[in-house]
Amino acid sequence: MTERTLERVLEGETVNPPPIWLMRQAGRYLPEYRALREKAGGFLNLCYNPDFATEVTLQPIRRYGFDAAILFSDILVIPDALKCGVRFEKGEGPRLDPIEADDIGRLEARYAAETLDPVIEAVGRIRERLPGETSLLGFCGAPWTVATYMIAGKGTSDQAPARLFAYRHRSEFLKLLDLIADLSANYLIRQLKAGADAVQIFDSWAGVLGEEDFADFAAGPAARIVKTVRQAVPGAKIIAFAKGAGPNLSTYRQKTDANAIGLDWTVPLAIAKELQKDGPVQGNLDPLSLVAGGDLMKARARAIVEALSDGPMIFNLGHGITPEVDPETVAALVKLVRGEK
Ligand SMILES: Cc1c2[nH]c(c1CCC(=O)O)Cc1[nH]c(c(CCC(=O)O)c1C)Cc1[nH]c(c(CCC(=O)O)c1C)Cc1[nH]c(c(C)c1CCC(=O)O)C2
Repeated sequence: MTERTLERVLEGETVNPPPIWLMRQAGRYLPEYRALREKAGGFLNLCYNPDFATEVTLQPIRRYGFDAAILFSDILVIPDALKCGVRFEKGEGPRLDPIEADDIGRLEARYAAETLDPVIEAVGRIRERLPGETSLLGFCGAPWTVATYMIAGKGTSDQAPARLFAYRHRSEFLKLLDLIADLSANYLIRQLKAGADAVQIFDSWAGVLGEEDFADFAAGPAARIVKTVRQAVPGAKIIAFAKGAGPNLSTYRQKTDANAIGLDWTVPLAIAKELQKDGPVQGNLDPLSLVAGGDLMKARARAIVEALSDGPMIFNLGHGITPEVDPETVAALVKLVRGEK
């Protein structure tokens, strides 16, 4: 039986105080991350160098002793392995060479699985170096979110290019989602076999989808990933995070059969409590409350712990931490969640 708190919660146990980790916990708010990024000379160099990726993953664990480390990588390594020309320019978001409907049939032949070898190597090294009580999380992007970047070639505010593409070329689009789902499932299987204790699927753009599209583009592909992963790794523990899924969250849990669902900060705590009756939940502090800090942050964090800690919960943000956050505020949050003075 595992003693690690995050894994116990994923098995349905209520643990007090709840385990805590933060999405994007390794990142630009940490001076030690910024220094290493400078040295590596680019974000993808960090991701594909096992020494750098290991070091960056461990940085927030040393500082805060989070209950889980999350592998340092990015969801766009899958399109990168598909030779979509992924690049990260400073001060801009990611850029890719946009794909057209005609490209989709030819994508799979371009896939270079070995692109991901250094990431898998990092997973093994990280697990060896982590304290025994700390879980290691692997992750991938959900097919819908990854596809939005592949189609637009960049992030957009409402994913209009991908939504329109899906309306115009539905069958090709569904093929694209299946392809990303299968490559992502294999990627997660490799991470789990290399030492990841659980994995998270990030669907950051699920919130722009209408009912039918949510079922076909978000819930369906996530369910496909979960099923494929569990066939290869029986009992694999999986967190599914569909940001902005709101009223779709209950069916998302049922359809995906994930061990836990992630909640963003717009999910009311009364609804989070209802969702928790069906299984573990993770979330859901507004990342901006960490920027505001002080009593506001404490009150909001306390409300989440009070509402959800009599059931299985993992404390987290409702989305990734932002660069403006003062590292001391994160220390204060961890203390508060753990009930330490
Ligand atoms: C949509 C998405 C991406 N990447 C990711 C998502 C899903 C979650 C989310 O919505 O935040 C996931 C991700 N990206 C990163 C991680 C590492 C692990 C962690 O600490 O959580 C994880 C889990 C590192 C990163 N990924 C990125 C950075 C910043 C790179 C830098 O140092 O400049 C980090 C630390 C770059 C990235 N990568 C991506 C974008 C849109 C950007 C630019 C935005 C930004 O600059 O914050 C794609």
